[in-house]
Amino acid sequence: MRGESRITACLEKLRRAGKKGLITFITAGDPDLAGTVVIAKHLAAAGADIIELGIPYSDPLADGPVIQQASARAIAAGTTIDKIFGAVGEIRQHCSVPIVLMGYYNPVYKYGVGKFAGNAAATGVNGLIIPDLPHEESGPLRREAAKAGLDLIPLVAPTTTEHRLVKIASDARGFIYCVSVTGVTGVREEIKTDLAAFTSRVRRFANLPLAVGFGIAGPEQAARAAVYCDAVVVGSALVKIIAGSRDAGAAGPAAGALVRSMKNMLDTA
Ligand SMILES: O=P(O)(O)OC[C@@H](O)[C@@H](O)c1c[nH]c2ccccc12
Repeated sequence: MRGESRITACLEKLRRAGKKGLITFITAGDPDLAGTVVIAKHLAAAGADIIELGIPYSDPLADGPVIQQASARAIAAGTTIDKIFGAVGEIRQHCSVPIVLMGYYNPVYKYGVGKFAGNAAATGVNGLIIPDLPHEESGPLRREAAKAGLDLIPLVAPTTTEHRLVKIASDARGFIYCVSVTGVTGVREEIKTDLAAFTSRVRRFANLPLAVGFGIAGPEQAARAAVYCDAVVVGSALVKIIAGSRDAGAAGPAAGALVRSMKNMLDTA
């Protein structure tokens, strides 16, 4: 038996307090890894409940242009998996916020699934999101993640069939990431999916917290989505702020301000 994970403890604490969580995504290594450490500290200080760090990849098929470009900048800055683990270790020295790595399977597979899970856990990572790893093929990574004490967090979409939901939910750890749209990451005017129907369908099969992400960029959208779930995810809106900032020293406070405004709205909605 493994103990309660840092992610589970965090979401359980929020639930008991009657609060909704805010999960903040940035691409690791954009503008560079020293910058990622600085920005992550600002996100945590501003109230982010979980920090999701993206491992940059050349073919990020679930990502829209904003995160694609962030990936390209991070790769050009020389970001590697081992250097990301180093940055996670530095963030860990300053804050206890749960950290989730989001990465495509190819780099993880090349690195070595067991070594990846072991090193990730050793540096302070708490969970993994691998968007292009179908549940049917997730066994090897799931076993290594469990051994290392990492939560392998699955994605489900409005189009996920009940047959697959049953299996995905029974193997899920930490939380279930409900993708609000059948599309890629990115800021959207409006989420047209019926989130009430989608999340209640997922809840029929899952006894875990649900996070909703894709297209949530500000306080109002966050509050609207949070009605149906336990936590919301913001990514592209933060990555845009970073891209538009002079450097990480300027990006940190600006990203922190967005997080604070979203967290305030979630706390008062
Ligand atoms: O960027 P958005 O639309 O705010 O969505 C969150 C998202 O950035 C983050 O969770 C994420 C970035 N890349 C991903 C790939 C797959 C799943 C999730 C992600």
